[in-house]
Amino acid sequence: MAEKTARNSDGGPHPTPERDARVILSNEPGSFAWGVLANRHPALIEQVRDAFPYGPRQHEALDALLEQNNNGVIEPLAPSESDHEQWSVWGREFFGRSWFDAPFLWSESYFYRRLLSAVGYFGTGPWQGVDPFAPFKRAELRGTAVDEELRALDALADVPADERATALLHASVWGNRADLGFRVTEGDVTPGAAADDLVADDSAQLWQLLPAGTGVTVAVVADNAGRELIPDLILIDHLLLHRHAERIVLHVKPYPYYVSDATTADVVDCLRRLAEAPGEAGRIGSRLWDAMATGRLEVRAHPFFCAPLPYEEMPEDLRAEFAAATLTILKGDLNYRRLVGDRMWAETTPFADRTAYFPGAVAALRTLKSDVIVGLEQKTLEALERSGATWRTSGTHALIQVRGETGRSR
Ligand SMILES: O=P(O)(O)OC[C@H]1O[C@](O)(CO)[C@@H](O)[C@@H]1O
Repeated sequence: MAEKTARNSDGGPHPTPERDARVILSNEPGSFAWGVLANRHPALIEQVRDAFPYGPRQHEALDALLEQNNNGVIEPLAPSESDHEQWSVWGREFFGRSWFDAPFLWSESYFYRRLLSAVGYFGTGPWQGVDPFAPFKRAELRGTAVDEELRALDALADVPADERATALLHASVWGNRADLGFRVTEGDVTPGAAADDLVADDSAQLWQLLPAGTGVTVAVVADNAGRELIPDLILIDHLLLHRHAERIVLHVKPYPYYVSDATTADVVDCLRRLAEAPGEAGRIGSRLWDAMATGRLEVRAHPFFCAPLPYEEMPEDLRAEFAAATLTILKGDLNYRRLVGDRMWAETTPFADRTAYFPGAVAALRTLKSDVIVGLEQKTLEALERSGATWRTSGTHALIQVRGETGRSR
């Protein structure tokens, strides 16, 4: 069924004003969030089931999760799970309710946590640590599309540094379209689109925050592995090579999440893919490999990256990490939802206001794949609405939004 933009509870076409922006739930049939739970989650369970020779225990657990997602209520984790206590706190208000009645951000996050339990990822048996999404990630990384994208770097090697910087920034933004969770129901989408499809573009401000030769630290909060992480790593190499940053901390997920989200194992696979490639891609790969060895590039996997919470509720240690960076770059749709809050904000709500709590300067690089959006100019919003396109959720549009240390007026 076609997914449409979620509407206000009164059925009106526009989101509510900021003062009472409602939390996105999944209980409105036909809404985008409803479609994710009703269509995407069941399809994903079947894809995972078919991708491994699981035994009866996993099949039964997947059946139970499917039934609960579709018709049942949210149940707590088994007391034997090591994070049972943590999720009891996070889920206190939601256990016993339909998955569709919990906040969309919470129920999606918990779905992935439960899927990992179902396949024995956290157990003590032979399936411990086996990433249920690995076959999909691996197939994408080995695909010919990646070969072509890597070959295209040869043509970029000799262009002036500022043009190269823009091209690499855009590749990182549009790389976010290559998201395997999104493809479960949306089909294949090829990254790479026109600058016209950027609904907001603060890239000039991003580069102003990172002048060459300043020796600063940048935090990059990764999103998907494979065709998104490769351009992210290439951008990271550019930042290090041209000394827009002296050190980069790449934050990844501590365990498999939202299908293709990057873990440390995915970083290793992508670095290897780059390092083994011919030409410029191979040179980038070996520079990054060296940067890992010297600590100029460091990977972290904080547990909060798999929490069902907005960044406004981040723990102190992560807050201190971001505060110490000159700029934190957040990749992707889910990070955006967590950054600004998963609510139906008025679209012209200033990005600087929604991110004022964030410790230090922050940039969001995202293709639009869910209803949340802030920071649009009124005229941009009107043009998008006039176009009749499903611009909020189809991944055809993207944004680069930046808030400097002191915030901005827009
Ligand atoms: O990989 P990304 O860009 O974070 O996108 C994940 C998005 O996919 C969805 O799970 C469904 O589109 C969204 O809910 C989520 O925001």
